[in-house]
Amino acid sequence: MSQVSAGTTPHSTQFTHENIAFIGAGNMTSAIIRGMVKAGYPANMLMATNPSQEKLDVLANDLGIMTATDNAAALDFAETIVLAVKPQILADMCAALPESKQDKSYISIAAGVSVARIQEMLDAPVQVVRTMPNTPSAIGMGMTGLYAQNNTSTDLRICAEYCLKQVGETLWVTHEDDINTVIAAAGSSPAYLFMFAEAMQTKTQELGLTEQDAKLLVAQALAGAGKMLLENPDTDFATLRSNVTSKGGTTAAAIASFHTANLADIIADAMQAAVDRAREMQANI
Ligand SMILES: NC(=O)C1=CN([C@@H]2O[C@H](COP(=O)(O)OP(=O)(O)OC[C@H]3O[C@@H](n4cnc5c(N)ncnc54)[C@H](OP(=O)(O)O)[C@@H]3O)[C@@H](O)[C@H]2O)C=CC1
Ligand SMILES: O=C(O)[C@@H]1CCC=N1
Repeated sequence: MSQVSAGTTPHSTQFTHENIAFIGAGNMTSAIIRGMVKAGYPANMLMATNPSQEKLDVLANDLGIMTATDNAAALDFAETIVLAVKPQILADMCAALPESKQDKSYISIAAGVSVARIQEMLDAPVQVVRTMPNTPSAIGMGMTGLYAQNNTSTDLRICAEYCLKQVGETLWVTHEDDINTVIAAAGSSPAYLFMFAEAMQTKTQELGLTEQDAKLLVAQALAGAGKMLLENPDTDFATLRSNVTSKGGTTAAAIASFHTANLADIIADAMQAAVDRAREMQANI
């Protein structure tokens, strides 16, 4: 056991390394485990289970973590289990776990599955921290929302926060429904920006530049703008926009076009659709 600092956390500054097992070795598990190992988490204290061997081999070869195709091995290995399969298969996966599942603590990354529903799936009032990470976690730029019921242990809260802090920023929310807002604002939102990027790339190419040049222009502009948002926390987003917008200039013309198309309403509707879908999943899964 080694003691490490968990950085700034509302709960504690200390986290003691423990065995942690991830069930489901897909994109998000890979991102989180890579971040943890890179930050110094002992690889032999991490396990991933997955039905197909290929993804496990990549993680084992790259990182030296423990792997298994049988989810029961996760329960033998760790007291803390990360639920990282698709929401639609979570119930069947939990049902197939051995009885020791009722004695474990859980960190869920599944969208649209409530703490109460996870407890129902595991057939016991287990401790659960519900989280919502995003894919930029893969490059250490993730944003994760976390929620736990009041009776959740400090140890589990610290563990969940520690794991997710290795791949980016974390934010605790007070109400479980706020996790659905996190989905709309941060979990799903990288896809909105990739869509924006796709549209910009297409138009740049229509205007005559090559695909390679268009991708560079758009990616660097979006990355630079993102970095400015982060590096100017005391500046309103609107001010950053207005700093680009010369009176009567080119940006003003583009912004006016966005206003005419009601871009803000389009974005609000899309975010509401994500929240509505999360709530719908929560009601049906
Ligand atoms: N992608 C994203 O941006 C985000 C996703 N999430 C949540 O993360 C979770 C995982 O998503 P993501 O990583 O993208 O999905 P992936 O499809 O990449 O990963 C899911 C993994 O689960 C494996 N799996 C399937 N059945 C089982 C089983 N019975 N036991 C163990 N593993 C199984 C799959 O294996 P195989 O492919 O071999 O069948 C796959 O590797 C989801 O619940 C999602 O809601 C949360 C935030 C963001
Ligand atoms: O689309 C989804 O359901 C998941 C949750 C957030 C991002 N991807």
